[in-house]
Amino acid sequence: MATEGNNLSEYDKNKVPNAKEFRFGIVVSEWNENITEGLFQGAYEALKANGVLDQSIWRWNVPGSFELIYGCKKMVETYDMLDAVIAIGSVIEGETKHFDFVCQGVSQGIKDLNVQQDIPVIFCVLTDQNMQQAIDRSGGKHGNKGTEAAVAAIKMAKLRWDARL
Ligand SMILES: Nc1c(NC[C@H](O)[C@H](O)[C@H](O)CO)[nH]c(=O)[nH]c1=O
Ligand SMILES: CC(=O)[C@@H](O)COP(=O)(O)O
Repeated sequence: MATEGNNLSEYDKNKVPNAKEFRFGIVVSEWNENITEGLFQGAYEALKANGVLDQSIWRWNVPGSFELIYGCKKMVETYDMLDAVIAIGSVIEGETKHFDFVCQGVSQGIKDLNVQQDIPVIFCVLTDQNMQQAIDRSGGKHGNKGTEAAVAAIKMAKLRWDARL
């Protein structure tokens, strides 16, 4: 299993540019908020640890992961100075196929935003079979995917900045 044996919170700080000049949006789903709040904390702390200022981070909440698509689209349209956006959600499998449709819809929708808009949108959506898997990946034994997403956001913001000329 990809995460097994790795820790989502571990990264080489020497390979992460200082992000003091960058501005980030974070859109957080309220479904499974015990998980998404942990992901948010991981992302927020990693952004700060790499130089991002408090006043350079904007947060919006949406009801569920499916609404991350519209929430991220609208945030990019509203704040034209953002360098990257992080979409945070936790989808946990239930009894029906709804899990499959939500996961597929959100992943495709976030992918579409990366194609249609010019701001990187980072996919920080856990898609777990049960709550324990989600706990393990939002600050538990496998680390915090929010940390991983923040590092990705910084690196993509730098890539976009370097490619601007
Ligand atoms: N079951 C989960 C959902 N379901 C709700 C959808 O995301 C969406 O809000 C609804 O279908 C209305 O459009 N959302 C999650 O984020 N996580 C789940 O486990
Ligand atoms: C991902 C979902 O929407 C899922 O948690 C809903 O649960 P169920 O499939 O039992 O209705």
